[in-house]
Amino acid sequence: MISTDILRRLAETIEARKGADPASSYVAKLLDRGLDDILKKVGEEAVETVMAAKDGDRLHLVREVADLWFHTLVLLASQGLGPDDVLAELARREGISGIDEKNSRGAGQ
Ligand SMILES: N=c1c2ncn([C@@H]3O[C@H](COP(=O)(O)OP(=O)(O)OP(=O)(O)O)[C@@H](O)[C@H]3O)c2ncn1[C@@H]1O[C@H](COP(=O)(O)O)[C@@H](O)[C@H]1O
Repeated sequence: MISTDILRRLAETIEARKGADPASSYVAKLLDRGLDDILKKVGEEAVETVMAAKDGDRLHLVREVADLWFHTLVLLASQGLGPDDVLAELARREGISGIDEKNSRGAGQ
């Protein structure tokens, strides 16, 4: 089974691209272009993910989600964050599942 190690390894590769020659690496090029271009790619990949799901093409969907995850890892790195921050948030929610929903329902009332 493939573990979350792949996310960490990929995040390390992305981190190592900071300051690298943009001509030598896609990640370095994207980081060099800046936040707006990274956000544009995340938006594009999110839309392509939705379209693949609507088409019912499961392989295409997996590939688009991989593109989306990859570009969100670049976004996180650009903000000084990484997959462990998101995994920790998901783990935190595991412990409060159901509670948040009740709280948020109550919050506006
Ligand atoms: N996982 C990926 C990955 N997924 C997608 N892409 C690239 O993301 C780009 C955008 O994909 P699109 O399908 O949107 O293609 P496009 O519309 O032609 O792209 P644009 O030029 O418009 O941005 C393509 O150039 C893909 O090659 C990736 N590029 C790199 N990685 C990983 O990042 C590592 C470091 O990559 P480099 O920085 O290039 O060494 C690699 O070893 C891989 O593990």
